[in-house]
Amino acid sequence: MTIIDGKMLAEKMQADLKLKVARLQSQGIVPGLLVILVGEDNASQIYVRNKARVADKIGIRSETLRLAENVSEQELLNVIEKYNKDDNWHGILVQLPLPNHINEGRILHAIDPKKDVDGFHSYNMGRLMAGNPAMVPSTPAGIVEMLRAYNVELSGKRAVVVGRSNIVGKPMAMMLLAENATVTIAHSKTENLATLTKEADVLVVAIGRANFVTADFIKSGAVVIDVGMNRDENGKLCGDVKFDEVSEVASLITPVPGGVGPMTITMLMEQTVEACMKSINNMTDDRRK
Ligand SMILES: Nc1nc(=O)c2c([nH]1)NC[C@@H]1CN(c3ccc(C(=O)N[C@@H](CCC(=O)O)C(=O)O)cc3)C=[N+]21
Repeated sequence: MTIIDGKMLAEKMQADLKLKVARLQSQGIVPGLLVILVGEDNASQIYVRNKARVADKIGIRSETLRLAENVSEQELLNVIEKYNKDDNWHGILVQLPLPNHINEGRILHAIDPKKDVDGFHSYNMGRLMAGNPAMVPSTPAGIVEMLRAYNVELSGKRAVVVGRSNIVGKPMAMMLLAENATVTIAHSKTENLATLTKEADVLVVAIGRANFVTADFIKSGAVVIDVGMNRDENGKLCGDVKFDEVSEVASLITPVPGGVGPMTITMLMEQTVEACMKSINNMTDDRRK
């Protein structure tokens, strides 16, 4: 069994990105990522701080706009509109979850799809589904990168994705399909879940329940990707997969922490740089017109 080192892979990609950003900077261009955080959610604070730290390391200019928990939907929309128009910001990310009084869909759709580095706008989800992806959700994109880095064969293989969220499960299924895997999406209503997951050559778990997936869910030699980010009864960070026993059966497995998480942040940075480069090309195109 091999542990997939997401942290190391993320650091390698960050070093490559840093070079790319340095080249842009020598032309006087600095990629900018604006993160909007509403309220005081503890986990969100940590994630947002991590994003800012990685952006800094790569040379991406980032700013975290902190809005009060009780900010109105309209105020938030106004803020997004302002940054949509501001060419200095190439990526805009609204940290989820949002407070209940704010309609998440309305907010995500207010972000200019060109600046939607999360890939959550329906336009970008549609592009992914159409097989012509533009901005894509960073968690599944990071997973595809990991599978590629570890030479995991996907074509013709049986992939099972547990979880059907718009931000992980659904886009993950589309990306695996694009790699010619035979994809099944399972979820909380799935009957005989373990029987199904036992058929998976590649199993992606994103259900948000600590240590839910045990060894009896796993086909011998399977590749297991754990998207979970939970706290166990001792407050320790843990995934959706019971690592100790599943790692005995799997051929490749991601740890938590140090697996999917660092790749998620890195892909976000990559898409910010990508958005920046596209915006320059568009400007040059406009001038040519
Ligand atoms: N608009 C939006 N975009 C997101 O991408 C987004 C979001 N909202 N809301 C919350 C989730 C969660 N998420 C994580 C990213 C990195 C780690 C990460 O780096 N985890 C480290 C451990 C971090 C720790 O020690 O707490 C690891 O797995 O090694 C975790 C979680 C992004 N999310």
